[in-house]
Amino acid sequence: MRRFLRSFRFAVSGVAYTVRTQRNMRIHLAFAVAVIVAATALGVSALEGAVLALAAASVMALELVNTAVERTIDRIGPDPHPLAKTAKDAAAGAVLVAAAGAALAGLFILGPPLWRLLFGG
Ligand SMILES: Nc1ncnc2c1ncn2[C@@H]1O[C@H](COP(=O)(O)OP(=O)(O)OP(=O)(O)O)[C@@H](O)[C@H]1O
Repeated sequence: MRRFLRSFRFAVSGVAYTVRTQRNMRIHLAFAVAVIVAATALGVSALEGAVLALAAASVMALELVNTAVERTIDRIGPDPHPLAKTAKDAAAGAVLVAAAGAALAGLFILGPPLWRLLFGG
């Protein structure tokens, strides 16, 4: 149990570091909070809420991995290298793909009830 708590503390510190240092992570977090508020206010189903939660968590999880890749490359060496560029760009691309999927999920799930709320029908 003590080992589990220790690992949990390290993991939380990784999340805290990423929130503190990565502006994009703070943006993802703000979006996640906005989506939770909107989903609750619009009364989406449990399944829709679960899809939104998974989508938001995936984006933030990949931002954590992106930060890990960036820091690892910087630790290996600050000199410009095509492989370093490929690794960093691919990690950033993973975040982009997840964010695009999350935006689509949000649009499909929150779009119709939001439209009805704003424009009736
Ligand atoms: N060692 C390197 N060799 C070649 N290209 C690099 C290298 N480091 C970074 N780059 C290029 O510069 C871009 C920005 O890298 P950088 O490390 O500044 O990312 P960032 O998202 O600004 O991260 P952070 O500011 O959190 O460190 C990378 O996506 C990559 O295209």
